[in-house]
Amino acid sequence: MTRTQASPVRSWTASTSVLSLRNVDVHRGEAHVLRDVSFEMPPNAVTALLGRNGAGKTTTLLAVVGLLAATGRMSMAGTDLKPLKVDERVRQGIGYVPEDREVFADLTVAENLRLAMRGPESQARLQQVHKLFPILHERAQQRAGTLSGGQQQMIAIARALLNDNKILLIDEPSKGLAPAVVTEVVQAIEQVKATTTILLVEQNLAVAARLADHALVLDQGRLVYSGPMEDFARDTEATSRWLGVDIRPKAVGGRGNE
Ligand SMILES: Nc1ncnc2c1ncn2[C@@H]1O[C@H](COP(=O)(O)OP(=O)(O)OP(=O)(O)O)[C@@H](O)[C@H]1O
Repeated sequence: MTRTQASPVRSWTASTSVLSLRNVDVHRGEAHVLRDVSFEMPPNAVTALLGRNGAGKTTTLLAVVGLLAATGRMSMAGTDLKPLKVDERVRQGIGYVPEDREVFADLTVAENLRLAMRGPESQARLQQVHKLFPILHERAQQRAGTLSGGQQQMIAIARALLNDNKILLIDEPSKGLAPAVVTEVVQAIEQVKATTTILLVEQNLAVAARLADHALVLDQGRLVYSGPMEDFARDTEATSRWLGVDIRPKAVGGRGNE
């Protein structure tokens, strides 16, 4: 297939989408970074946000969280996000796992998690998080800075899971990790995706192909593809043109993408 034109996503409608962006523009200083970006994200699925360095992926997440000003329309599960400040958006159910993980290195694992707990339901969720990531229970009293990069990534994801989020925004979870650790993180996100709607920024096409159901591709701030992840990953012309990737994605952690 060669479906590199941004196409409206036809398999769901705005009324069923968890996150909806319509004609969104973002400027950062002098730079016009996002240009007329529109997409819908269906519930209970992983949508990968792909593109070359500087395409505007992180900017999209920051605009959704409210850390960058945007024009256009943005709503989550029918709620208009535009008038809401960052803390109000978080309370509405946006969980954000930033690229640099922002784990407090000098605090223990347990303290890192405790800081993220917002309501009474977080305590019950902590037990679920410990089931999902047993290592965080085993290492609860260890300083977070002494954990591996993958385990620190698990803390970052776990913090977002401690609250009742409608959507998780995860920025480049595999970045800077050794292949074996990437597999560990991918397996963790695979468990999370069973119950959560995720917008995943990912440079590693193999990781995106394994985790995502849908793909959104940005090129210089414009959406150039919107459709099934599987179709995009198979389209060598599209992956070469929009990502600079010339080969079919290799399997991650023993599962093929053929
Ligand atoms: N603080 C900033 N001030 C001004 N422009 C910025 C700032 N941060 C990023 N930009 C610009 O915004 C554009 C998009 O950056 P963004 O970080 O969203 O890209 P990205 O697709 O996430 O890239 P990467 O994969 O490299 O993280 C880039 O051209 C970048 O130079």
